[in-house]
Amino acid sequence: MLEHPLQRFFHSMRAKRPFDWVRFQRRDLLLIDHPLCQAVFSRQGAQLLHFQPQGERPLLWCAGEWPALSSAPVRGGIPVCWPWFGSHPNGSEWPQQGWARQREWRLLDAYADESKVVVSWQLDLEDWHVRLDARLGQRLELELCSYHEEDDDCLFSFALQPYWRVGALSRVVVHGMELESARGQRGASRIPGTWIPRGAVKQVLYHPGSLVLEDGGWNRRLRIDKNVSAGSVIWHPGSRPVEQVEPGEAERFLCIGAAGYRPGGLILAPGERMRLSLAAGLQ
Ligand SMILES: O=P(O)(O)OC[C@H]1O[C@H](O)[C@H](O)[C@@H](O)[C@@H]1O
Repeated sequence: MLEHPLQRFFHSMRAKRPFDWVRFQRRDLLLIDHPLCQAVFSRQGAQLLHFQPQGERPLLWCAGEWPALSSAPVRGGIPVCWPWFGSHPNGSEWPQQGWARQREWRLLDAYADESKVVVSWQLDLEDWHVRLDARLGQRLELELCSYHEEDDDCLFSFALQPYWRVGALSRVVVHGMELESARGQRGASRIPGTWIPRGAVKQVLYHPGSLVLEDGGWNRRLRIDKNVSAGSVIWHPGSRPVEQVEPGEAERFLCIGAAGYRPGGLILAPGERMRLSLAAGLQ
């Protein structure tokens, strides 16, 4: 059995290296096959759906069956939530997590050399603009940059919310949470804080450091970095049924990402650039 549904393209790979396109389940997919990693982006949402460093198991989880409606977001990989994260502050009829996941992005650039693959995507929606720069090798690095050309300040938030593939959620421990619980306290660094996911979780934490996802099932440690001003978004549905997650599949992922977010939204001034970065690699 495949450990990721998109590995199929590399098992039968006749593809041109390092880049090739395929049409799959009504989406355009950019396949990346490089000596350091294999990866798949969807043009819809500029979503990195698969990433596998050479010699390792996949880092990302992705649903196997995608929605028939091609504008509906695929669950898995690293969704880009933009220009709002979660529910829209003013109205529930707006799509959860913003427009970016539904839209077709423009590929600006894709090139590779010995040490990396670089892919850049852009989405322009009237006066709003967002760019995603990805650098892939043994680890992955993503940066989002957004600005708008409205006349006034606007409410804004964005996030990169990865579904990390794990051997078994019941054997996961997350390290680094102590930085949050201990913020502002003396002797904070001595608190041996770890967090064991149990049940549903939905939280944004603010802390300057990295988190480490220790996966006892696959016996590996994933270090997750973000820019200092970002929050760490942590999400799992627990036993609640969720679209595109087959029974038992929720045991195979945990979402830990980066969010430029504050309750009520951030303020983005006209022309101001706001950046969000996320990097991850096995230790
Ligand atoms: O189901 P989705 O729109 O992909 O969102 C998945 C989850 O993402 C976020 O972390 C939100 O805080 C949750 O409320 C949401 O359920």
